[in-house]
Order: sequence, then C-alpha cells, then structure tokens
Amino acid sequence: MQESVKVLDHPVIKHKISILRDINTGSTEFRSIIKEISIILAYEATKDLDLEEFELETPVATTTGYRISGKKLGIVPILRAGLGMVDGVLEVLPAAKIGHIGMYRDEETLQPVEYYSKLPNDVENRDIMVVDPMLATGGSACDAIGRLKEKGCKDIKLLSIIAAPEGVKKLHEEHPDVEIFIAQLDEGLNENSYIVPGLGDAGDRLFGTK
Ligand SMILES: O=P(O)(O)OC[C@H]1O[C@H](OP(=O)(O)OP(=O)(O)O)[C@H](O)[C@@H]1O
Ligand SMILES: O=c1cc[nH]c(=O)[nH]1
Ligand SMILES: [Mg+2]
Repeated sequence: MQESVKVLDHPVIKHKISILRDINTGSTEFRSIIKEISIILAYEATKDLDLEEFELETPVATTTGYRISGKKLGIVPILRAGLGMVDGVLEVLPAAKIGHIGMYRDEETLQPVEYYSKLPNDVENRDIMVVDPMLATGGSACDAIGRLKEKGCKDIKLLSIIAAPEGVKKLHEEHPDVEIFIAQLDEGLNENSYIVPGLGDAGDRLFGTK
C-alpha cells in the first residue's frame, strides 16, 4: 500500500474492529467504539502539527512548554455516518470548527448524491479532516473532497475506520495529495459495493435505523 495510507496496526484496534464487525453488536457499543477509534485516528493524523515553545512553571521548576500553532483546523463529517466520528476527533482537537457535507449512495447507481452542505466561512484557511467510517468505492469521499477543493481548501486528510482497496485506489487517483488514515484495510467490495468483510451499513448501525 502506498505511503499516503496510514493503517493503525495495534492489537487493541483489531480487537475493537472485531466488535464493530459482529452482527450482534448493538448501537450503543458500536457508537462508543467508533468514537474511541476516531480519537486514535485523530492523534495519528495530527502528528505533523506545528508547535511553538513557551516558558512555564511546574510546581518544581521552570521548563519549556509546547502549544499547537499554525493553521486552524476543520472537521468535515460526511453525513450521516461521519457524524459518529466527530466527537472523537473533537476530543483531540476541541478548537476545530465543524462543517457538514450530506451525501448518500444511490442504491441503484452507487453514485454519491449530495443533499446538504454547510461549511465554516473561513474553510479555505483551515487544514481539513474529512471523516467517514467507510471508504468503499470511494465515490462519496472523492466528491466531498472535490467540493472542499472547489471552496479553496488545500490541506485535506481523510480519516476512515474501514477502507476497501478499491476506494483507496480511487482516492489516490483523484486526489493524490490527500493523506488517508484508516484503522483497517479490508479485502474488497461485494456485488453491492459493500465492504467485505466490513461491518455492514455504518449509518444504520450507528443510528439504529435497520
Ligand atoms: O465509498 P462509497 O462507495 O461512496 O461508500 C461509502 C459511503 O457509504 C456510506 O454512506 P451512506 O450512503 O450509506 O449514507 P449514510 O451515512 O446516510 O448511511 C458511508 O458512510 C460513506 O459515506
Ligand atoms: O460497506 C459499506 C459500504 C458503504 N457504506 C457502508 O456503510 N458500508
Ligand atoms: Mg448508510
């Protein structure tokens, strides 16, 4: 896999992904694990943030402290399922602004259909993390990222829980500048373009709609 895909490789993540995959896992536990993994993905995706030094007093000594500096950040969930990742990323980056892009995959054509968009006014000045638990064909993520680029965004990362190689390939082809952070790379897509083995429909499992 190319260098611009970072896969979390950790026994605890593998354990938690298995709970997500399990058909018997209910929405409460599903939501909680999506949030937990999103926190870890957010740490990975922010390894390159700039820091500035400052002097601070501990109860024992004067030392050098560090604070995040540089460009402001934005989190953009792709509705609905992306909403499940927002709280986790916000735990790591509480000052980030949040934009929303609503998209669903047409069940016949499998093409993404946009139905909502509300982004921060200064979105073009922010480093953006697009969040969506599932990267399947890659159509939804590619369109959402294309929309953000139209608005002037230059530094965009994608955070997903599970990806199919087909989605990663499409994203690389259409947006080679976008780094991808995932918790798990799966085998591929089935005839309905669902990720195999996957976890089913992330939106339905998060929100209990099926
Ligand atoms: O890579 P793709 O082939 O485009 O598929 C992935 C998309 O499908 C799911 O959303 P869905 O259309 O089910 O909408 P939902 O979040 O409202 O359930 C998922 O959350 C992604 O947005
Ligand atoms: O496996 C998949 C594919 C698309 N969307 C999902 O929620 N799951
Ligand atoms: Mg869905």
